[in-house]
Amino acid sequence: MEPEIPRGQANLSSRDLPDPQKVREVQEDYLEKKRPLIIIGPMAAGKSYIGTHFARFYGFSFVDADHLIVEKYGPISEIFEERGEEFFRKVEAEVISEVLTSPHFRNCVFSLGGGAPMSDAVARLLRGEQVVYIQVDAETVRPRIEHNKNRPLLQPHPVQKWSEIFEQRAHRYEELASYILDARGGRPITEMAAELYEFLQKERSEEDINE
Ligand SMILES: Nc1ncnc2c1ncn2[C@@H]1O[C@H](COP(=O)(O)OP(=O)(O)OP(=O)(O)O)[C@@H](O)[C@H]1O
Ligand SMILES: O=C(O)C1=C[C@@H](O)[C@@H](O)[C@H](O)C1
Ligand SMILES: [Mg+2]
Repeated sequence: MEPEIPRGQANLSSRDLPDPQKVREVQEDYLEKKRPLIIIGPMAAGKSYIGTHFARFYGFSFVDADHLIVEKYGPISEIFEERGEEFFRKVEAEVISEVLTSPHFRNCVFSLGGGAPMSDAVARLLRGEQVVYIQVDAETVRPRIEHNKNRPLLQPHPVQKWSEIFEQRAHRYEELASYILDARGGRPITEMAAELYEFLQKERSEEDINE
């Protein structure tokens, strides 16, 4: 399926945006610690939506593994069709490894494809990193996927297939998560971004204590 750039800007007023001083604190921490914030979760959970908005609020760059794959190899649906899922998983793991080991991408919010954490090689790269799992349920994603024809793994019954795949993957998402962000019901982005920010601040103070 083609990675989606989230449509529709969230409707924000200046009151919704974070305090600039706090933004600077979080950025300085990131620049110093040089760790990307990694986002995982099932298809259509809102990884790109939450990741792009969070990155914009706090001044980080946003990197999406699916986008990098498309840039290098062309549309995901064509990769699946012409070269198969195994090939896709191989390039997916390569791209993720490149990002996580490159100094160029250190200060970023990095969203992974829904199936990426299932690879043991990718899971090894994620252990010990700051990983946020975007948790949703079938009812939350239903309107986002029910008429979708482009996601190869969800055909021919998107919601049913989503639920089956989710069941196989939920345990891995939970196991890798340093933070679980409840995104059920399509919560407002400002509320979720603020919650993520709290998590980063808490991580930072715990790391400071342990240093
Ligand atoms: N909390 C939310 N409120 C409103 N719309 C949302 C929310 N979360 C996601 N969406 C919308 O749902 C759709 C899917 O979200 P998004 O593309 O971010 O999911 P994803 O997890 O990145 O999926 P993919 O599997 O394609 O990578 C988008 O159109 C997005 O704008
Ligand atoms: O859940 C999955 O396995 C996938 C999710 C998408 O992000 C893409 O990475 C691809 O369509 C496979
Ligand atoms: Mg996405």
